[in-house]
Parts: sequence; C-alpha cells; structure tokens
Amino acid sequence: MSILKQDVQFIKGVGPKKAARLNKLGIKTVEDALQHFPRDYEIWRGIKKVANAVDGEDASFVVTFVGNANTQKPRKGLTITTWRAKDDTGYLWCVWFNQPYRSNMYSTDKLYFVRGRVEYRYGMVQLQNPIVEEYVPEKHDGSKILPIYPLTEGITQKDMRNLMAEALKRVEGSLNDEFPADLRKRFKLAEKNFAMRHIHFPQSLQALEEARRRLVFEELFFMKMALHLIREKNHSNNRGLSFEWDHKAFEEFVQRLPFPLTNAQKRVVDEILRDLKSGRVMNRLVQGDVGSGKTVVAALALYCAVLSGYQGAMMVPTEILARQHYATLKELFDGTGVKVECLVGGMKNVEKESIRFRLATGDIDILVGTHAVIEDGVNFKNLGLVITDEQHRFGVRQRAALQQKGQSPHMLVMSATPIPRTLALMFYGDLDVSVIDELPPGRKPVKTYHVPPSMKDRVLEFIKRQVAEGRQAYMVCPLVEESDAIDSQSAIELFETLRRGELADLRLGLLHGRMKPAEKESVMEAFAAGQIDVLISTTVIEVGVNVPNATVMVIENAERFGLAQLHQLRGRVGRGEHQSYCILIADAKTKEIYERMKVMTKSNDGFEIAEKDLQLRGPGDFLGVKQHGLPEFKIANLVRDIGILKQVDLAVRQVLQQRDNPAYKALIEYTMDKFNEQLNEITFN
Ligand SMILES: Nc1ncnc2c1ncn2[C@@H]1O[C@H](COP(=O)(O)OP(=O)(O)OP(=O)(O)O)[C@@H](O)[C@H]1O
Repeated sequence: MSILKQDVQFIKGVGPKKAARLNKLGIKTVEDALQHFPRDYEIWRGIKKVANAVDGEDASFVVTFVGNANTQKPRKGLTITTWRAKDDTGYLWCVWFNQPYRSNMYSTDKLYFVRGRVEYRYGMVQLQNPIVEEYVPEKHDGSKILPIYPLTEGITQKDMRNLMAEALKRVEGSLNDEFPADLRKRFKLAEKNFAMRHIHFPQSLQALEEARRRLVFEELFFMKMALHLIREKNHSNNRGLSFEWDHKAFEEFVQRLPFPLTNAQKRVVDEILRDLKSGRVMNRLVQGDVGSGKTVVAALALYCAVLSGYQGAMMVPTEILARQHYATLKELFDGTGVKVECLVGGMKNVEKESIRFRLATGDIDILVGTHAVIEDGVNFKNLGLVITDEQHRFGVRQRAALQQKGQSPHMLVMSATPIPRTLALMFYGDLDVSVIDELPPGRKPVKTYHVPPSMKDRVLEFIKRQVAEGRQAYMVCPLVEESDAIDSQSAIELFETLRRGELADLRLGLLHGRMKPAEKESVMEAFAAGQIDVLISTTVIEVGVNVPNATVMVIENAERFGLAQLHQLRGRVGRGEHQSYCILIADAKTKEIYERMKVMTKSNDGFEIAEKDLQLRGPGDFLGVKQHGLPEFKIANLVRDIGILKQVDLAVRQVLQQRDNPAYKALIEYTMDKFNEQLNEITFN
C-alpha cells in the first residue's frame, strides 16, 4: 500500500484517540493530512533585543528571570502572575493570567527564550501569556515561519505540527509530480515535494509563495480539466434529439408576442435553436439579470419542442413561481393549441392523477411545476426539453432526475443570479452559457436608498404616498434565521403591527412560507390584481415574482441578506413603466455592512454586484459550493488567485491540444481517475 494511503493513527504521536479526532477534520490518511493546509502562518523574525521591542508586534527575546515571580488575586477566578526578566539592553515583564504554576517553573540562572505580543504598559515592555522555553541556540536562533492549522477539539497546534512533520518525513522525496517537466517549466511551477514541504514548513517567505502558487495551480488545473472532460463527454456521447419544426409557425409566434424581443433575447434564442436541431443533447445555461426577460426565452424553446412533436417540462423552485409561469405561458400560448398544465405539491390527488394520466398519454404539451414533477409516477409520453429555473436551488442531481424522465431530452438551465464570468465556468463548467445582457427598453433603474431603522416612519409615509398614486409595495421583513417558522412569525408580527398602526388605512396582505399553498396563491393573485396595496412577506417572494405595478421594495434588516439576495429582492420592482424604489433599512454597525449597502445603492448591475459579493464574502459562501456537486477548494481562493486561474486556462488548453504527447495523455487519465466520482455525479446521462 502506498504510504499516502496509510491510516494516520499509525503516525508517530497520533494513535487511535487522536486519529478519531482528526477524522472529524476529514483527515484519515497520510495524504489527507498533507492536504490539510495551514490557514495562516506565524512569522518569527529572529531574536530581538528588549530595547528594540515594538509595541503591538509579536517578537522573541532571550532573557534571564530576575528575583521572584509575584502572583496576585485581584478577584475571584482570576490570578495574575508577573515575573521580571532582562537581557543586556533592558527589562521586560512576563505576565500570565490564571497560570500561577509559572512562578516555580523557571530558575534565575538559566537563559530562556520568550515569545509573545509586545505591549508597552506604563513605560515598560510587557509580554502577555508568553511562550517560555529553555534557550537552545540551534532551535531558537534565526527566523522561522510556523504553520497555523485549522483545528478541532482535542487537537492542538502542536499536535498538528508534529503530525505534519512526521507525515512529511514519511513521504519526503517520494511524492510523484503530476505535472510533466515542460509544463512546470513553462508555468514556473515548484516541484511537488518542494511544494508540500514548504507549504507546511516554509523555509522562507519566498519558498512559501512558490509552494502555494504550485498547489493552487494544481488544484485549479485539475478542477478545470475535469470540467472540460465532462463537457467533452456530454458533447460527444450524447446523441440527442434533433428537433425539426415548422419555422413559419415559429416565426408567426414570435411576431405575435406582446413585445419585440431584445437583441440579447434574439441572440440567446438563436443559440438555443441551434442546439435543439444539432442532434447533440443541449446542456445550456441561460443567465440574465433580474427582469431581463428569461421567461419568454424559455417559452420559445418550449414552443420549438412542441412544434417538433415533443413535450416540454419546466421545473421552478417555489409554488408561487410555478403558478406565475403557468399563467404567463398559458397567456403566451393562447390560440396556438399548445396545452399547458401546472403540477405542484399542494394540489389535490385527483387533480394530480388526471395530470399524470394526460402527461403519459401525451395530451399535455408543457408541464410547469415544482419538484413535484420529478416524483415517481410522473411519466411523460415523449419528453424532449427540460427547463429548470433554478436560482441555485436545484442541485445537479435534481436536474438529472428530471432529465431522466425522457430519453436524452435537451436541457436548459435558467438562472437570475448573475455569476461573475470567472466563476461561471467553475460552477457550470458542464454547461454551455448564454447571457441575456440587456434589459427590455424603457426600464428605469430602481432608485436605491440605505436608511437607518430610526427612519422607518418616513419610509412608511413614502409607501403611503406611492399607494395614493396607485402603486403597490413589498415589505420584506427580517430574516431571522434559515427557518421558515421563525421568519413566518416575524412577518406575522410586522403585519399585525402595521395593520393596527401606521398602515391601518391601506389594504395589507401577508405572505409567508408556512401558509397553505392555496392561501399563498390567493394572496399572490390578489396582489397581482391590485387588490392589495402592501404585501408584507418573507423572502418567499425573492425569485421570479412579476407584478409590474409594484414600485416600492422595503427590506428590513437588510444587513442580514447577501448582496445577490438583495439584488434579487430589488428585482421585484422596476419591472414596469413607473419609477421604482428600493429602501434598505439597515443599521450600519460595521464598516462591512456599510460597504455592502453602498454597493447596492451605487449599482443596478447584477454582474457587478455578484463580483462585489464574491469579494466581500468569498467564493465558499457565494453559492453554496457543495450544492453544485463540486468540492470546495482546499487552498485556492478564486478572488485572490484569479491571476493563477488565467495561467491554468492556458495550461489546460495546451494539454488538450496536444493530447498525443504521452505525458499529457497520462495527465488526462490521471484527472479522470482522480475526479471519477465527481465526473459521474455531474454527468447528466
Ligand atoms: N423584449 C421585451 N420587451 C419588453 N418587455 C419584455 C421583454 N421581454 C420580457 N419583457 C417583460 O419583462 C418582464 C420581466 O420578464 P421576466 O419575468 O421573464 O423576467 P426574468 O428574466 O424572469 O426576471 P426575474 O429573474 O427577475 O424573474 C415581464 O413583464 C415581461 O413581460
């Protein structure tokens, strides 16, 4: 067995007990240990003289203790032990809290190495809770960079460092470098053994930088390579349906739409139509900012499927959205003979039964629904096109489940959360991407304001004025936590307060996740029909809701939402001809909150906001990476390492273009091997 696969418990100093704790960090083998990279480093810059100590800096000194230690008990539960020490330039005080035993640990006739954060107190140099070790010149002289690892209960930094030192000792020099020498040279990559050693125990900052660059490059390279291979597989294996349709009928339908398509819509529709007749399975992502008009693009793709003799299905994340899309599609297809139905969890069994029957016999052309459409028992006669409007709520698996209801149907994924271009490939590397980068004409940008909670009365006044002008408003109430129950409660409370108080004269509606589907639907319908002035809601209205007469979006505790989510919520207004407003009520307690609110008030561009969100929150949080079936990065950081990512692109291209090169061939095979599991999970057929 390779050393890398050995169980960590057999590493010197580990044993079964610590091994069990390490397992919690995902460390089971020697290889896992080596892949557990430091989260930071502690830099020791040699021994300082006391006279040169700088306030606030971490520093090391060589000293002798003077006199006796003194321990005081200023109050119950607190002891303070101080001991004076000196070198040939001055005195420093070592201070320990609740460590009275220190007073008899050291003698006055030995040299000690002490290290800690320097503080100037009353003109004296002080180290709080310093590390103290008997001075050994070989060990303590010179500068040093120590790794700081993510830990778990029962595992100390020291344990971790020992583990890494031992693990490295075992594999030293024997790690196989995946990259052929020519690639290493072209992209200036450090050798693998060097990288491993210096990421854990860097000899110098430069060595650390080289090690890190190599490992980031490696991680991004394999991810990107794997995604390319998936795409290739999808393209080559997947003989798909080749749609043939009556172009004249299609054109007539386009002409009869209530508005002319924007150029971006036309372009994206063309891209889709090309896929649909190509004979290969379409796997395409359509990205468009809020309100960019994705629904009509979906409708055209569906119409094409129906004209070609196939059924289409559209899966959306919420019932409200399912009903809304259903209504929109029905209207668009009015007079064409296309039969549209809607299937959601909240329907009566008899209704569901009848829809299932009609689907199986081919009596329904287009089915819109929630994940109810992927349940067992829902069978299509000949499903040719699957659309998921997902806003990142469906995982790869659900998409695949829907696709399996047909024989290699085409697939379209719609997303309104713009993903920075750099990330799109990482997350959706298995899909082709179309972008609707243009809003329908005549849209006025939503005016966005950030106000403190103390101005809420004025906000309510503003709502009243807008209502008096015939408009409608949304109020989104504090998201307390990811809990439907608690959020619903806070919506109910806000509703009650406003109903009895400031907004008593207006027609208020309430919408939250715990209401029955039929109740939600009737509230939404009433709001859409203008029978409700102000809709007080949880984030259930976040995605896709389209009521063009609504012009005010008030978001309470806006600081609790991510930028992408705020942008989605704001996207519920500004969908019609009237000037719209978004009011973010947030207590800017920290600079970060202030920055986030500023991004929202300054920009209406979803892509720009997504880019900022990524910078502020980091890619891990951005989309819930796990949901996408991709592993989180161990060392790469897509914000910081964007430069490396560009180099990686070049490297991947080189390898793919010269795959006859035996070394490259081996690299490709290695990638397939390494990502076998993910490849299977992500592939759609
Ligand atoms: N080319 C167009 N010209 C004018 N209006 C359009 C055009 N395309 C779409 N619309 C209208 O714009 C509004 C928004 O469209 P749609 O609901 O499809 O947006 P969306 O892209 O799904 O956005 P969101 O993700 O925010 O729901 C709708 O009222 C729709 O009728």
